[in-house]
Amino acid sequence: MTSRRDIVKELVSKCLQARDMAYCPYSRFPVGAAILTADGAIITGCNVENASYGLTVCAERTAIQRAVVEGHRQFTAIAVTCDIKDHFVGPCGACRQVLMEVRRRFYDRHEHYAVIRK
Ligand SMILES: O=c1ccn([C@H]2C[C@H](O)[C@@H](CO)O2)c(=O)[nH]1
Ligand SMILES: [Zn+2]
Repeated sequence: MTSRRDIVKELVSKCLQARDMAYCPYSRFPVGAAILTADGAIITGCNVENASYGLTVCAERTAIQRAVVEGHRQFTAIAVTCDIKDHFVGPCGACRQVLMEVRRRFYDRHEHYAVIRK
């Protein structure tokens, strides 16, 4: 059986890989996100910017949108990474709003909602 620790390691590792895929020529601030679904899948996202900055989609929302397309609606954890060594990155207001909509597992079940530094 895979331990909780191994699952978190895998989540962080995939989150970092996703961060490397960020399209962020305007901010040069790559962000990665990895969501653990209730059935154990990991779905990742990165920020995808646009010259019209308001059209930029954050890593967290990219991951949630991908997950939904792939049939996942129940999530147990999320990891988020940026490349600032000494600071945590927290989801922006738009992402928090979207995360609230899928909050059942994150909050009601007292599962993890993690913002990590790596
Ligand atoms: O939690 C966060 C914070 C910021 N960004 C992105 C949006 C934008 O592309 C860049 C700078 O804000 O970082 C994310 O993807 N997630
Ligand atoms: Zn955001």
